[in-house]
Amino acid sequence: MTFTRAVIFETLRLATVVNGLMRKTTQDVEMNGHVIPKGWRIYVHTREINYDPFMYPDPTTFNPWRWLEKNTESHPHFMMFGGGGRMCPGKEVGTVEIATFLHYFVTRYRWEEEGRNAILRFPRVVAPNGLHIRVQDY
Ligand code: HEM
Repeated sequence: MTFTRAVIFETLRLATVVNGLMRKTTQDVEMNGHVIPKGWRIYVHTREINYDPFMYPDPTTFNPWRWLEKNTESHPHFMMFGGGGRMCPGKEVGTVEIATFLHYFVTRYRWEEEGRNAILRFPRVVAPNGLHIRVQDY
């Protein structure tokens, strides 16, 4: 499960399933010499964090092993599920659901791409016309 978990997080990072988070300041906030006034809406663009080469070296490479090397998941820049008091309460159940699907999909089926599927990589990874695959069981 440890490696499957790393695959899920790396996919969430690279595909940028969650593009960003919304917050609103409840008081003036000083940050790096700038003041964000009370009542301002803030968009935390998590895609930029996910692709930051200082946090994720060689950021456009799919590398699940990066999650095993150091405890990246517990770092404050890990925002795939948000952060703070409003962090996603479904993080663990969602991860287990995906892991269960992946386990059965990989161990019981094989698949191949049907035709040429268009894949967009910006602002997030998406197949605008769907991803067509032919699935067969072993
Ligand atoms: C891979 C799967 C999932 C991802 C990537 C995800 C991601 C997120 C993110 C980014 C937020 C916003 C957190 C913030 O503002 O700091 C959120 C909120 C939330 N998520 Fe998820 N989520 C996932 C699965 C689930 C599941 C399975 C459930 C329920 C069973 C769930 C329930 C919620 C709820 C109720 C909130 C609102 C929390 C609040 O505002 O206090 N999520 N999720």
